[in-house]
Amino acid sequence: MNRHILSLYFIMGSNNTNESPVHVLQQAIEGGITCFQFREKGHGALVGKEKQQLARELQQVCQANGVPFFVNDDLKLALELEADGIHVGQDDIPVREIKKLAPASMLVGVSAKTLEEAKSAVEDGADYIGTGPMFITSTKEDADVPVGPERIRFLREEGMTLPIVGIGGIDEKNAHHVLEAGADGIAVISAISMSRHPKQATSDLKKILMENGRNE
Ligand SMILES: Cc1ncc(COP(=O)(O)OP(=O)(O)O)c(N)n1
Ligand SMILES: Cc1ncsc1CCOP(=O)(O)O
Ligand SMILES: [Mg+2]
Repeated sequence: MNRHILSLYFIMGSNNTNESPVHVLQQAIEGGITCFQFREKGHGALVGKEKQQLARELQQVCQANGVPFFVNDDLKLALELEADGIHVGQDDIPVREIKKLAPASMLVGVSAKTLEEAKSAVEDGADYIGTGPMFITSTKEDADVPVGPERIRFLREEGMTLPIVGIGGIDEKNAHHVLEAGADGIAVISAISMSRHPKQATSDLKKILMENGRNE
């Protein structure tokens, strides 16, 4: 996997925006996101056919623009849609199980905040890790206490070479700390999805990536 696809990683579900998710995703793509994760969970989240339908619509927008489409948590949905990737956490379906059931081409990301979890991710064949929360976030209902960009610096110092995406409370003001600590990319929800101008918000983040040498 080319780690540059992770540099501006946008995540969204229907309850992360007051606008049409399709419109927000289109704007984010115009602004320059490099990949997208469909994360339909939390208060008021769609389920069943409605969830699947929205996933399909968002996937089509991604496909039309050459943006990799990831599914959060839901392996069944990822397989049905032949998604480009799936992201799971420590309490979700294990990476090893996914590797048995999914096509080899499906990228697998896993949340890892300790060195042990990161090493397991490598052993299990994960393509990247998501580390966070970097900062305080109100988007994830069950978010842990922030670990800060220092955690990414620590993982790098300990020799972790797997691509790392920082997540949680990242915005245009603090994104540079995450990149300076050694992240390949930043994963954001509200900084784009709740912005009044999602395209501009994305361009602003893109500029910070460029300033920090993540310009491919
Ligand atoms: C890129 C990325 N990193 C981390 C997460 C968080 O996953 P998880 O810990 O399973 O929490 P939920 O998102 O499922 O609530 C993520 N989704 N994406
Ligand atoms: C899914 C997730 N995992 C850790 S923090 C978080 C929420 C990120 O949302 P935001 O970018 O709005 O803080
Ligand atoms: Mg999860």
